[in-house]
Amino acid sequence: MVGGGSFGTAVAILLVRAGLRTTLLVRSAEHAEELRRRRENRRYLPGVPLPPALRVAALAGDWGEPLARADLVFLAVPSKALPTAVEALGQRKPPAHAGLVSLAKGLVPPDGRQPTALLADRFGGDRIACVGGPAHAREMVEAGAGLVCAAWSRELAHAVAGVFQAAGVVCEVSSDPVGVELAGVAKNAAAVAVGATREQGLNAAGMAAADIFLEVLAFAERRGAQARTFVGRAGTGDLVATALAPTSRNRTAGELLAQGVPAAEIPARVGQAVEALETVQLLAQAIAREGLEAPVTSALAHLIDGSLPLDRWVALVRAQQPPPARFGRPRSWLLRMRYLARRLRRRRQLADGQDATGAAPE
Ligand SMILES: NC(=O)C1=CN([C@@H]2O[C@H](COP(=O)(O)OP(=O)(O)OC[C@H]3O[C@@H](n4cnc5c(N)ncnc54)[C@H](OP(=O)(O)O)[C@@H]3O)[C@@H](O)[C@H]2O)C=CC1
Ligand SMILES: O=C(CO)COP(=O)(O)O
Repeated sequence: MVGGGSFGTAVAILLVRAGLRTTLLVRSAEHAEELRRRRENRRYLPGVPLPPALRVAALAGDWGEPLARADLVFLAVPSKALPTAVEALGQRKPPAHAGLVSLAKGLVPPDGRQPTALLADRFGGDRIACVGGPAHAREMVEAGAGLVCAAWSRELAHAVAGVFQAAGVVCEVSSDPVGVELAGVAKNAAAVAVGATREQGLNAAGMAAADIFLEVLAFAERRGAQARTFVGRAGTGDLVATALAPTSRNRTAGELLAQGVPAAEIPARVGQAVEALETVQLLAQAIAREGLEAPVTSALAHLIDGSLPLDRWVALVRAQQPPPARFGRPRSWLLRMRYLARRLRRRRQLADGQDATGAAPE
């Protein structure tokens, strides 16, 4: 497990519970030493004992030996730290059979790539997976979570999900890594929007969250994602869990923005990764490059960078009028055949003097 924050520590505990020999790699030698001595990650997951079998090492030190024997490598660092972590991993050459699993819910600077795309380019797509879904670290180790593991390889997706299931945590298997990752990105953006808007009105907060989801979904579909993923646990499930959580870093960041705290000061106040603060800018730029309209995501980026005042953000959210539905003949072959059959039946009924329900008119 690369990354000794709240989520890396929590997932490492689950891996031990699943019976895997696990090493938690934290950034500094001092942090590694402290975790070994206290058997608790006081900074990121206080009060949760580290299982005796969990080994701890420093990323700055020698981890060639545990890596050489690894079947799975999990990455639990914030997205902006992924290029450094991936570089360190690449230099140490993970075994060719090892699966690499990203746990991040953000986009990678400078161009907003998805973490799985970064990993796939470096190590090959067949060995890459990602995990999403509602999974607050503490609740996950104490009571469970709704994980979703996605990969291009069926075997890898099942293998990773099987590990979590063996640890007693449900984990859905998905073939849509692009969708799972972007649903996590959408929910973090929506959580910031909800936090920034809730004091101004809950209807507006709901409108902002829904519009961001639709804008990111349109972008995700361009990249091949499935809409179902956004409706499931990785999307709306995680959004509800995050928007309601008193501990959510992203929603808290939105609340602080609404109080006038500049984005640059928020990470220090929150004390942990706030993915959406950087990711929303990258997301808005990536959507624009794709030639898609995303007025609410783009306005959120401006709210975060301080160029859009809160009252104008709320006014913009409240004024959004979604485009009307298209009424027309169904396009798919099967639906079209059904449509024509229905019309034919109706014509015959009318010719026979019956109404559409089959009953003869009075
Ligand atoms: N916490 C949660 O409930 C969940 C989090 N996630 C996702 O997991 C990812 C990690 O978040 P989380 O664990 O919560 O974040 P935290 O802020 O709790 O921890 C971040 C960790 O990453 C380390 N880190 C930062 N930069 C680097 C780097 N360049 N190299 C190595 N390590 C680095 C930090 O080390 P240091 O202490 O030395 O700074 C710290 O251990 C995020 O994408 C988040 O969205 C997903 C689901 C749930
Ligand atoms: O992703 C999470 C729960 O699923 C955690 O959300 P926050 O990063 O907002 O705390």
